[in-house]
Amino acid sequence: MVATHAQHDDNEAEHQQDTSHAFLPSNTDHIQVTSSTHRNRYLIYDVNDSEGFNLRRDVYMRIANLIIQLNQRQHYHWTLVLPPWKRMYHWRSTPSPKQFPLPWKTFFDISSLNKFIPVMEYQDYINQFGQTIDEIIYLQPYPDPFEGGQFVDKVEETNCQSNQKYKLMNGNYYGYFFGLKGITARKLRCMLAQGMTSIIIPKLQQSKARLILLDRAENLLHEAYGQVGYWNSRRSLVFAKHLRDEGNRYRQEILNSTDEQDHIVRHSDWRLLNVKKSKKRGGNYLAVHLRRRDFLQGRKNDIPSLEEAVLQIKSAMKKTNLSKVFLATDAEESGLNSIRDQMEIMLCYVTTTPDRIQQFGDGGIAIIDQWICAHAKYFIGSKESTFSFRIYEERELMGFKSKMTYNQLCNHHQSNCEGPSEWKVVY
Ligand SMILES: C[C@@H]1O[C@H](OP(=O)(O)OP(=O)(O)OC[C@H]2O[C@@H](n3cnc4c(=O)[nH]c(N)nc43)[C@H](O)[C@@H]2O)[C@@H](O)[C@H](O)[C@@H]1O
Repeated sequence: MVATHAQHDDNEAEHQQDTSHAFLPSNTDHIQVTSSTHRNRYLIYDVNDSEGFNLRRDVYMRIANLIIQLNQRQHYHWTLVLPPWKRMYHWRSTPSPKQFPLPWKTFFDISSLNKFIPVMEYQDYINQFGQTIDEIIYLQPYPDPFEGGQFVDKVEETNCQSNQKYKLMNGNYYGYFFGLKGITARKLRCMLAQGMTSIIIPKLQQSKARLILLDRAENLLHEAYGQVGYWNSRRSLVFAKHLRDEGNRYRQEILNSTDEQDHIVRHSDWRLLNVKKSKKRGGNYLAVHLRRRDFLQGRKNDIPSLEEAVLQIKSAMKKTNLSKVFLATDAEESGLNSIRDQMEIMLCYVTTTPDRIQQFGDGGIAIIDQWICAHAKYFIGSKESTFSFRIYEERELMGFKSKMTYNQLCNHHQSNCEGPSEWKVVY
């Protein structure tokens, strides 16, 4: 079922008329709910602090499909409240912390999200219903996920770990709620959980809370990885127009790449786009995502030295006959300069337009980098980087031939340097 914007608006209108049932604080657990009662419920989620932007996009997809499953059960109408973006560890240059937290419209097209599930920004929820979260469900991993030699999907109520982030004071829970001031929660339940998103459905349905915060949601896995729901949620994650426009401006002005020339097919509604693969697609440049920074420590056996990277890029240029290279990287300036010295034509988005950091922020620049990489004739990613994974997906959706997409830089320790596995879109 695809929930449309119009359906969502209708439900909101209905909700506003039906105020007698709307507010159910969590201390009214005794209220009996029958299957014929129609009420609007709201879910927001949070993720382990250290997770980066592109893993968070994957968690969004899991929770979006959870909303689909909840709404299929028809007891309630669930809306996903979009968790504001806090300042990420990787976003180093964004000048003012005052900008945070950021709404989802900073990065994504809200009307496209709404074509998959009903969503709303958290600020809009607060404006309508106030700042209180009725209930937090905090997920904790099982100490031994393979107890008895097998990984089994399961969930159970448990005591909250002492280091868990919410503290009870004067009857309310305080903690870090997306960096927003003045938010408190009425109730906290901790659960051991492992498995697919559906394990949490009974717990959500049992609760009478209007807004539930599902924290450490990354503990829940995709219900049907790689299947149609997975891809529909992925397709609905359309970047915000101002970022797409900026990426297109750069493509046109600097790389002489336009949709028309590059055989890129677009549709304003992602549900209507289903293109065949074609070798004609892509701008006349080779794009590389070269991941550095924390990968230099955490994944040093997966990434090449700068010298190795240059050799691999040059070899790909020769193979593809492409002479222009677009490099997306989080490398330090010194590393970038050393690569630039060894390449004839190498272009980077940020270094050519430093004032843009001010305009789009680190998160926006990262998306513009991804967008430009996604439109190149040939792409090479970094092994195990979710930043690269999202570019592979974007290209898959645009109909690039697999061999022009699924390539990755290698470390000389790796005995084989094959590309990542291919993901086929399911419509
Ligand atoms: C090992 C794990 O790797 C995960 O990273 P990984 O999957 O690459 O990908 P992300 O989770 O997105 O985190 C990397 C972040 O670094 C920045 N970044 C990386 N590459 C580029 C680039 O080419 N251009 C620009 N503009 N920005 C870049 C960007 O903010 C991006 O969201 C981390 O999130 C986890 O914390 C952990 O370290």
